[in-house]
Amino acid sequence: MSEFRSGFVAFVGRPNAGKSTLMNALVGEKVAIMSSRPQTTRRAIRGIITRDDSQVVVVDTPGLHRPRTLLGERLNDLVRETLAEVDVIGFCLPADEKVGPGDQWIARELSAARAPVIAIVTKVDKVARERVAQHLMDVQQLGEWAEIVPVSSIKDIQIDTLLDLIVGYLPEGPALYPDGELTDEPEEMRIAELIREAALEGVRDELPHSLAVVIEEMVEPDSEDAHREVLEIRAHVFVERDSQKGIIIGKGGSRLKEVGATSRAGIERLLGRKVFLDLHVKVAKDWQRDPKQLGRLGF
Ligand SMILES: Nc1nc2c(ncn2[C@@H]2O[C@H](COP(=O)(O)OP(=O)(O)OP(=O)(O)O)[C@@H](O)[C@H]2O)c(=O)[nH]1
Repeated sequence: MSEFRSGFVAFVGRPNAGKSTLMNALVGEKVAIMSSRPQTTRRAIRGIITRDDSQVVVVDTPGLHRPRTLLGERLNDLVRETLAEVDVIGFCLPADEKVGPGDQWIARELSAARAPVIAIVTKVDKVARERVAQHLMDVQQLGEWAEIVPVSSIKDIQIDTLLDLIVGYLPEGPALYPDGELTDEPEEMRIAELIREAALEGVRDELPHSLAVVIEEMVEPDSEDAHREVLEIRAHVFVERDSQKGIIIGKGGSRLKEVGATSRAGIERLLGRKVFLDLHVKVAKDWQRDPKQLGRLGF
């Protein structure tokens, strides 16, 4: 029998390449935020897949893209740091979009990577066979890849094959995390993501990137008052402009109420207990460009 293997894999690709969806297909639980809008994933999020022969720790990185704002530069630093630490890199290239300058830029970045790179052609269910074949050839021209594999995360095509390939490139070694642990993402961050996702629901066109959520405090009930068992969470939703504040809050606060109800339900599911959620919407002007604000918001 071959030795147990374990290690880290990270997925890169331009925004909207299907990284989050792929990670969820591999890990089998929703840990990253998904959206049809680019750049919603701002954190390295890990999911853990434990099999009889291996343990794969999945690190979901933000969309690697050419920096335009300070936030962009920080994201790219984060991506480079992440890539230097992993055993395998998966480069996602969506089959329904032509290989473009963005992909070429990422390919150049990856040529310096120590880890083997698996080129993953995503979303193959969206296009005809001939298009997939053409895309595979274009991807082959793009750089030196350890493997090229076409997949569909939504139709579950070749996801297991991809996992086998990833495992093949991991070093021999024992499991890195206890079995059954799906993510080591700090709870607070996952709570903030649930709120962010609820706040963006239905208004992504109006405020695609200009939203950040900070958990101000989480207050346990007094021990004397323990029968309440309700965890109080206070969170700030930051937007860039007054007009955006209005969008989040809605007429007479109606939308904010919905955002609160939706995210509270998600948080209660996550924590398995009752939660009181207090949301405040605040304007932090141009937070994407201001280093001080970025630090405060956890970037
Ligand atoms: N049909 C189809 N759609 C997919 C597939 N994978 C992802 N998508 C869709 O493509 C869009 C983007 O997918 P994400 O997983 O959010 O992409 P991402 O690379 O994580 O995006 P960023 O967070 O912006 O970097 C979503 O609307 C997904 O539903 C797939 O295999 N098939």
